[in-house]
Amino acid sequence: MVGANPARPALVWFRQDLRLADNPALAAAAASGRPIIPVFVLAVGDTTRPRGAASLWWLDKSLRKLAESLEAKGLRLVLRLGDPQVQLLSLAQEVGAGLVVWNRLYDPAAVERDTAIKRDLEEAGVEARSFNGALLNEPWTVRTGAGGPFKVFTAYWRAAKPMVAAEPAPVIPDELTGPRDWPAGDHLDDWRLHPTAPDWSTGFSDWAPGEAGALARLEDFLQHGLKGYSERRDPPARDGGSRLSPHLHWGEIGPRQVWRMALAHAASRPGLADDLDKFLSELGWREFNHQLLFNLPDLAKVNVRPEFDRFAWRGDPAALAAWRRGRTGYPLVDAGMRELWATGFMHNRVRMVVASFLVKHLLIDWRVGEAWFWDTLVDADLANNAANWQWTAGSGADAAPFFRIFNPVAQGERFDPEGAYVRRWVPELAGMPAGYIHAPWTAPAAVLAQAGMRLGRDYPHPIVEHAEARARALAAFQDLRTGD
Ligand SMILES: Cc1cc2nc3c(=O)[nH]c(=O)nc-3n(C[C@H](O)[C@H](O)[C@H](O)COP(=O)(O)OP(=O)(O)OC[C@H]3O[C@@H](n4cnc5c(N)ncnc54)[C@H](O)[C@@H]3O)c2cc1C
Repeated sequence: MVGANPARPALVWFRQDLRLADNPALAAAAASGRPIIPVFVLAVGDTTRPRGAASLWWLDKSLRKLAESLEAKGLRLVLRLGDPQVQLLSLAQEVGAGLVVWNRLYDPAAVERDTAIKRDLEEAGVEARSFNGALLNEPWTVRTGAGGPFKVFTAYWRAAKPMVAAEPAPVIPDELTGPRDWPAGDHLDDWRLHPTAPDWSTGFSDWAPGEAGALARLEDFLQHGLKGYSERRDPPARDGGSRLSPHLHWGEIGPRQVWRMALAHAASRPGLADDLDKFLSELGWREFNHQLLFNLPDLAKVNVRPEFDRFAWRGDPAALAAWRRGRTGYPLVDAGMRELWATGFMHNRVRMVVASFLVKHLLIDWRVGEAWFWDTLVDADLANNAANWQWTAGSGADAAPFFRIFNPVAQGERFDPEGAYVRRWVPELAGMPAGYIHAPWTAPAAVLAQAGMRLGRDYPHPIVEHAEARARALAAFQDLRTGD
């Protein structure tokens, strides 16, 4: 066996698994009996997609927490910057590593890069092993009867759910042994991942990146949020989701931990079966999207339905700027876009509404919206973001049909009936009565005056008229179908 001398250290390459518990790669390194060197490489100059600014904000805090937890166990987190293929091999050679372990990623660029790294390491006489720490089921394990990947969620989840293994979490010893001499690494502060001049992240303070924050978030959700989740997840003012998405993205908690703890909690309290089922199915969407990306490498760039390649998207810089800044004149859309900018997050229902608005009301290419989300979301995730944008646009697998066009006013009236969400994020509308808050342009002059509002001055007129925009979108879709 290559590298069998146990004195040669094991590198644990952390990526989107920034945790110690339930971390199969770390457990394998510990079980090898080798001195352990944890390493994180900030990827620059490789083929994977550069991170957005909000992701980097999160990463900064999460790495600090990871370094603290590793230190408490007797280890140091070594930081390197550059192409992981170059950095990992040179670090392995520098410390004379006998083993390199990591938890797998599933986006095709990462798969290709990691395969090359494995090959390089093995050629250099270093054993390389990878594990599943990120998914309930790996993409290639869930197949249709014909042996292909699933394209429809319900069928996928019917097959995948029973396959989730109930195996116990791998054990990580209380103390871990590092090498006598530690290799040099970068200082996190030098990476300048936290924004300055300006610091746009002051509204991000509710987040607690890191493993302890993730666990606390899950425990709080199970105690107070699971009961009634199915109904409470839709109204944006009630914040009925778990808000685990950035923690799951960075692997500060693994989906199997979430799965096990949710099941154990529901078993201890009666009446949670339906809510549990709904919550687990959301984890199922995460799985479904990861297997889509695994099988469709260009999911973030190319329409799953090729007929959408002919779609006549509009370039409209003014409308795009209004959408990004939350100044479209549609209160629910604007509230969502401002929540996103202020906190790095947006409620799921509102994500669907703003995405539909961009694609269908403004006829702007879904890839433009996907890129904005990629930069501004703390949970920006290649699989989930691309798949959900394609879902909303109608160009994706198992997508919402294009002709189903969300009416942002009706969505607001249904899911934010008192206007609490809009009042919070669009304070200039705070004085509007609930009956007009989602369509302030319909309010009589006296109502606007009483609310201290002048449309066009304090808050914009709608940048498009809903019925006209809807008709225009349907016509564009018709052209697509008839090939005009
Ligand atoms: C246009 C658009 C873009 C999106 N971009 C992202 C993204 O970049 N990253 C991301 O994690 N989610 C994305 N989502 C999915 C969803 O909005 C978020 O996962 C969810 O809002 C996170 O909140 P939560 O943790 O409270 O979810 P909960 O309701 O508590 O769900 C639990 C977990 O299930 C997963 N999940 C829930 N809904 C979905 C979904 N529709 N698709 C995939 N996984 C889901 C998440 O990991 C989430 O943390 C997007 C949705 C839309 C419509």
